[in-house]
Amino acid sequence: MTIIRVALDIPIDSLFDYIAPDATQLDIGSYARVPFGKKFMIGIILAISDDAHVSHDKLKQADEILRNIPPIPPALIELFEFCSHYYHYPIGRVIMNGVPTRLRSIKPVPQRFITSFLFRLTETGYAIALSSTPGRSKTKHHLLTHLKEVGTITSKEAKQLSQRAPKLLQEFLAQGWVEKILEEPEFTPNINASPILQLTTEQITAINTIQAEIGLFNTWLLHGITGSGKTEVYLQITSMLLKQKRQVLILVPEINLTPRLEEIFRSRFPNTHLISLHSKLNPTERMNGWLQAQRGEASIVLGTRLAIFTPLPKLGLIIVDEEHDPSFKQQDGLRYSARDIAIFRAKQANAPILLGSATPSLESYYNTITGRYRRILLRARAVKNATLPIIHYVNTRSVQLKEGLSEQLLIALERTLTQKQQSMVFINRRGYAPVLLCKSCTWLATCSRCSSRLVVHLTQKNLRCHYCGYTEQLPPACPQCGDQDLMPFGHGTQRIEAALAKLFPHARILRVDRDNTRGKEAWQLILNAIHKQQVDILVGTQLLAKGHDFPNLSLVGVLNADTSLYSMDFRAEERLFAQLMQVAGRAGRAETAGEVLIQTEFPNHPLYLALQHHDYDAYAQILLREREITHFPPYSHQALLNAEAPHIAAAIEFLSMASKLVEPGKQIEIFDPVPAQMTRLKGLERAHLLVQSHSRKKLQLFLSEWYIKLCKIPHGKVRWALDVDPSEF
Ligand SMILES: Nc1ncnc2c1ncn2[C@@H]1O[C@H](COP(=O)(O)OP(=O)(O)OP(=O)(O)O)[C@@H](O)[C@H]1O
Ligand SMILES: [Zn+2]
Repeated sequence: MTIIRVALDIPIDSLFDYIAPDATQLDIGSYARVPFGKKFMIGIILAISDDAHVSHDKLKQADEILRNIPPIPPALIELFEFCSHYYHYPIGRVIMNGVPTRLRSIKPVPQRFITSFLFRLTETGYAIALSSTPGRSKTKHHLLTHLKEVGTITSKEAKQLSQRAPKLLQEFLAQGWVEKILEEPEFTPNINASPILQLTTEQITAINTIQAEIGLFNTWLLHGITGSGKTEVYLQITSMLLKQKRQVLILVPEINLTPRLEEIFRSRFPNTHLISLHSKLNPTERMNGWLQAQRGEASIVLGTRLAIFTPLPKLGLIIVDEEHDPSFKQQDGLRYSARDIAIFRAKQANAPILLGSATPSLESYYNTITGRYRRILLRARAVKNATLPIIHYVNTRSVQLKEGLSEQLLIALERTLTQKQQSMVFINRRGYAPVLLCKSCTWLATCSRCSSRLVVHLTQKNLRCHYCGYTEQLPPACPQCGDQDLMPFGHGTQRIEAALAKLFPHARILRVDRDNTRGKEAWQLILNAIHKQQVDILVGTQLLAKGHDFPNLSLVGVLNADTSLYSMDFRAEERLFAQLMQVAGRAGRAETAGEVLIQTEFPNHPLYLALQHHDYDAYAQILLREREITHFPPYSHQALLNAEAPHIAAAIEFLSMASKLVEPGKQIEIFDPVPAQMTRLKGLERAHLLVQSHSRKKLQLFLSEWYIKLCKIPHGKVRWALDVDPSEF
């Protein structure tokens, strides 16, 4: 009896057996529709066997193997299996996290999506005289003329020709005038499109270094200061691989960074098929992108973290831009790091991988010290005469602030306005004010479902929880004592925007945060406005700090930066440093010199001192020493067991029980369970347990054994999840 072993989107780490008499080894990787419980599901066949792992009377028959959909290639299956082992997550869930929803749906996929066919005129077709098509059939005449001129036509082109054309094509097909052929991947990239710019010597060195080993797996850390022209290096290396007819995968941390990069790559490689994959595509678009990549039609795939799972049979290069960005790590479900998986993938394809950043993650930086990665430095800005901005601090302990803004910053803003340059005020907090406070009884507006305060949004006159989305009307009076004197406390982007509008009535001010950038269109409009100099002052959150190139921006003001210095997370300082270096790096990217004013209570903190000297290495060394002493990554490897329950006690109890399941062995350190920093979230209380080891291998061995036991213990109302290489606590 032939059995197919199928991975399904079920939280059980095993395959499911079905009878499939016609299955062969060729079906591995294929999609199969199988009964599960009372419904049908789509799964992926991972093995064919003669014998089932369950008793024969329980076996069901597979409904259908969907051979019309191209099977998942072996390399991708291997990648999924690696993820399942490494992150200790059920294989079916791993696969279904990567495969587009449309392909996972039991609704059949119309053939026209799966294969792109061309209709080619046959010899019989050529022989048909145009005059023989009756005069009244204009479309027929038209279609035949077109075919005689060009030779082929796609259904899409036919549709553009006339609504009736696709139907006519079917008639032509029946008559043998045309034949259906598989569309050949279009591989005529205009790879000679050269830069208008003259490369800097550093860029040339970087390109030559990588080129010397272009056909080999290597992890290159392209460590180039902000504005050093890393994009140009990406373009040049990409062009080399395109010439070799290989596919290039480019990962960016934020969907907002895709349009601009897409534009740059499209204009450099105008005839190259480029697809952009991110979470805002509709299911059909995403499926199309996936299939085009799998067929090798798409030569450049640009996307956010989920694009790492795209099938790329001719993969020749991976670029991870802003590699330090925490967004590459998924925080729920399969908690993978797209950057780390990208390295596995590059190795698998024996292709180079470029990790680019002005502020590499400490892990990557450390890997260049140990020699696992190779660092290439770009120390100067690319634009001639452009320099890094001058950074000043305003000690907020010794000056009066006006609506959160210091006199120095206001003067600098005024000056920049007069010079007709752009400014940016960075405050990493959206909304109007982070706290609503009753002055008489000290009542604070808090979220009932999360351990968080409700943020005042004055434009919509409501209070919102930024963690769970809970929203309520602004109360007219204090719900506790009835006093009407409720005061918004602290500053958010909306409040700063309002204050600046009052102070600079003639300035054109644009706020940029998550509240007004939903949708790709919104971003495009904002970016256009900035580039066309229709904005004088930008007020924004970290959304603005990442990777954007605004040539006319010469002043950056930073408010409320210190908050991260109090954080419990051992990565908080690393993140703050990177973030400030990135924000500062938006200033003075072209000829006009840039200036950065940071308002802080601790201007002498080592972080701020290193920042002032733009000295990434110095600060990275300080952080590394701390990590070494405290045995934190990169000097150890970690996993976090997260538990959540209606009450914290249950979560802690579960974790205590879990910690005793396996004898940890000498090289594994298990910490006590502790409540998470954000203890309540969306109505559940959360705790976690940290496990670490200096040996990744030892940690993995422990986790494998532990995971099997964890799956077996009764957990009642507790929900748990394992997070390998956690990035947030
Ligand atoms: N060789 C060059 N000559 C002149 N200008 C250049 C050159 N290379 C790049 N540039 C320009 O320098 C600016 C900065 O380049 P790019 O955006 O690639 O920087 P980056 O290294 O990615 O910086 P960041 O990390 O801040 O995003 C761009 O406007 C780009 O057009
Ligand atoms: Zn909440």
